[in-house]
Order: sequence, then C-alpha cells, then structure tokens
Amino acid sequence: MPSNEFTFDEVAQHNKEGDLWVVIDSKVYDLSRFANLHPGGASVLYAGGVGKSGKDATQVFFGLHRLEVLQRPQYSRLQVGAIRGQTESIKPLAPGELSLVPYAEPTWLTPGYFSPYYSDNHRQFHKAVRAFFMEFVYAEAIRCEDSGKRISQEVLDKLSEINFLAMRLGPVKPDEYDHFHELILHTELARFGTRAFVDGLLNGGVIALSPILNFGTPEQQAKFVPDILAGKKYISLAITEAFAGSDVSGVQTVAVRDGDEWVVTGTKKWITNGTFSDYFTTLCKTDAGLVVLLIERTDAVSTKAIKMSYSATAGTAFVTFDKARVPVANTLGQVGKGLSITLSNFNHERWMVTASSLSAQRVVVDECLKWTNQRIAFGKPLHAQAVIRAKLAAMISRVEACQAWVENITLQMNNMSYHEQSDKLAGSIALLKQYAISASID
Ligand code: HEM
Repeated sequence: MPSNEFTFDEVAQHNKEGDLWVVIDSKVYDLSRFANLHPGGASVLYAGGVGKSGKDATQVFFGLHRLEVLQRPQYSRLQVGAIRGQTESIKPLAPGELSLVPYAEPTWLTPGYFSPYYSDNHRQFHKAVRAFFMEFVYAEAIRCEDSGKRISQEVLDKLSEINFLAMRLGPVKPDEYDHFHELILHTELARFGTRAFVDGLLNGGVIALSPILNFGTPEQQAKFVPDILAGKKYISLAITEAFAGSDVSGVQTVAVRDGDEWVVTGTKKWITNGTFSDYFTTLCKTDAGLVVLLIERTDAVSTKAIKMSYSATAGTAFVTFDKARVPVANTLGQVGKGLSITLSNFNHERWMVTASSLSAQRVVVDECLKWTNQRIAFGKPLHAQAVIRAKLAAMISRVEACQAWVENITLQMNNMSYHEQSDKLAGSIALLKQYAISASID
C-alpha cells in the first residue's frame, strides 16, 4: 500500500480532466487515467462534491459500489496514498472472521445464541476450516469459476494434506468427526458463491466413492480409493441418461457378460466432473436386473463437455461407452441390486446439496442486507422501503427454517447406520432438498 500522505487541500489541487484525485474512506485514488474507463462514466467523477472540490467521496462511492470493487487488483492499484491523520473505517473481514450482518451466520455461530447440536470442537473446526478455505482455496475458486478450468493440482495437494475429500464423505470415527463437522465443511465451501467450482472440487468423488466404500470388496477399495482420496485420480457417478433422469430404473446403458468381462454400451448425460474423470461408477442394466460397475477410462470410453448455465470448471460431461470392456471384478455389490445401491447413495448426496444451497442462500441474505443498507435511492437506504423489507423477511425466514430442518436431519444421520438412514431418512431428505432448492428459486 502506498505510504504517501496528503491533506484534503492537496488532493483538491487534482481536480480536472487528466488530473483527478478522490478520497474514499481516508485513501487517496488517482483516477486521472481511469476516469475515461470508469463503468459509471467520467462525468460523475468531475461533479461537485466528488473530484472537483477534493471532498470526501466515501458516501457517494459506497452508495453505488460494493467494498469488493476497491479490493480488485486493477482498482486497488489506483490508490496513491492516504489522508494524513486518518485511518480507514470500512475493513474487509479477516480470514476466519464471522460476519456481523444479522442472519449472515447460523444462530449456532451468533454470539448470545444456543444450540444443542454443536460442541466447542465443532466451533474450533469451523474456525479452522473458514480460515483455511479463505487462505488456500478462495482465490482458486474465483479463478476457476471464471476460466472454466479444472482446479489446479497444487490446490488439490493442499486439500489432500488435510484429508479434504475423505472428510466430505462423512464420519469414519464418529467420536472425533461427525456429520455436523461434515455439514460445516459443505456449508463453508458454498459460501464462496462459486457453484460450479464447488462441484468441480471433487464432488464427483463425494457421490461416486460411497458405493465403493459401502458395497465394494476390500480388494476394490484398496485398488481404487487411496488415489482418489489423494486427489490423484478423479471419479464420477454415471447414472443419468437422456432417457432416465428421475426415473433411475429406466437406464438403457447395457452390460452384457462375456467371460470374465462385462461389455458396456450406452450413454450418460450431465455427469459431474466427467470431463476429468479416470473412473465412472456406472448404473447399467443386465439380463438379471440392474448392476453398478466401476468403469475405468479407456479408448472405449469418451467424454464430451456439456455447455451448462454454470462454469465448465465442474467438468459436466456427456459420456459414451462404446463396447467398453470391464472386468467382472469391478462389479460393485450384487448383480440385480443396482437400484437399491443407487438410491441409498442419493441420501447423502441430497443432504450435501441442501447444505450447499442453504449456505449460498445465506450469503445472498448477507449481501442483500449489506446492499439495501448501503445503496441510497429516493434519498434513503433501500431497506427504508417496506416492499424491500418484506422481501428480506421472506428470504430470512426460508433460510432459518431450512437451517433448523437440516440440523435436525443431521442429528438423525449421526445416530443411524448407513442402512437405517436409507430406510428411515430417504423421504425426509428428499423433501428437505426440494424445500431448500425451491427456496432458492422463489
Ligand atoms: C476508485 C474509484 C472508483 C472505482 C474503482 C469505480 C469503479 C466502478 C465500477 C467497477 C463500476 C461498475 C459497477 C460495480 O462493479 O460496482 C462503477 C459504477 C459506477 N460508479 Fe464508480 N468507481 C469509482 C469511483 C466512483 C465515484 C467517486 C463515483 C461518484 C459518483 C462513481 C460513480 C459510479 C456510478 C454512477 C456507477 C454506475 C452505477 C450503476 O450503474 O448502478 N464511481 N464504478
């Protein structure tokens, strides 16, 4: 940050086209060359009360822009100094810090509130996760969401060091790490507001590994799981087809036995991480009913990126199996049990999707409360309008209701085995996801 110090009078000398300085929150910006590039136009910058008189432009700036504008590198470098004797009053949150905006954090993180679900251990875990994500993952999330590229191996390695993917799959030792820890992980990741990046960040693994962990043999687990957990190999869940979305049992990808191999032919659509994947946990039909096969990428397996409404960093693909030969040893669970393996796997996925959606909606509440407080229209902040307050109230109530529901379900998950969850929670988790997702559409 430049160390030059100025008085308001000195700033006021730079008050014409080609030589224009302004003061925003005690910092002095040289807009001489930027003025003609300013998205809001040059003329507003020369108007009285802004550049012309060298007056403080803080209020007018924050009535029109978010703080993040000044943090972007191309704009932060316009700063040439600061006003002598003044310090900034508007500061971004430090990594790991909680938002002070009402409802921007769940009540369990809000000072003065209580929760039966979270211990001090969860709170410490939360603090560490938020700081870690901000320090090591946030910049990558913004970059990938923008470029559509796959997450870098460097960040993946950093995440493997803390066993990130394994943590997203749920508890192994529930006394040390339970589904509330996992809930924290999913919600913190979604706070970036980078939907495709969150999916690109090994979401394929979260949904495609659990059939191997829950139904695979020890040999299959030893062969495939370690490299995937270490971020060295990618895996996708390949269920959906153009003909079979919600109607999972209608899949048409066919597997035919030929000696010690299956021969798989068919296509899968909207496969998350598919363009990057080395393995596909794939639902196929056989003469003896449905089966889940672990298919390795070979020349007989091709993937094509699908253009989505979100970024290509999620690696969403159309997958074609063209007589792909798969060892019978790669069969997950029993032939004929493919539907129950697939449906039981949906519970954890839907709960995770709910957590991500809830967290992204809370960020929207945070942003809207900040903006409606900051933006001046008709001579007052936006939130002075009753219609805006009514919208905010509706958003907040949906988010809080969803939070209470997801925490209740999470408690049940902590106390049920995988098979009990499939038996008892499938309906409520499906309803919860439907509620959370429709809340985000309202
Ligand atoms: C360091 C100084 C400034 C920078 C880097 C800057 C940058 C920007 C950017 C990036 C936008 C696009 C919208 C957004 O991303 O928020 C914008 C819009 C705008 N800016 Fe600035 N600006 C600066 C100072 C000012 C000042 C002093 C005024 C005074 C009136 C101003 C008035 C506007 C207006 C009227 C818009 C259009 C807003 C809209 O369409 O809603 N800007 N500015």
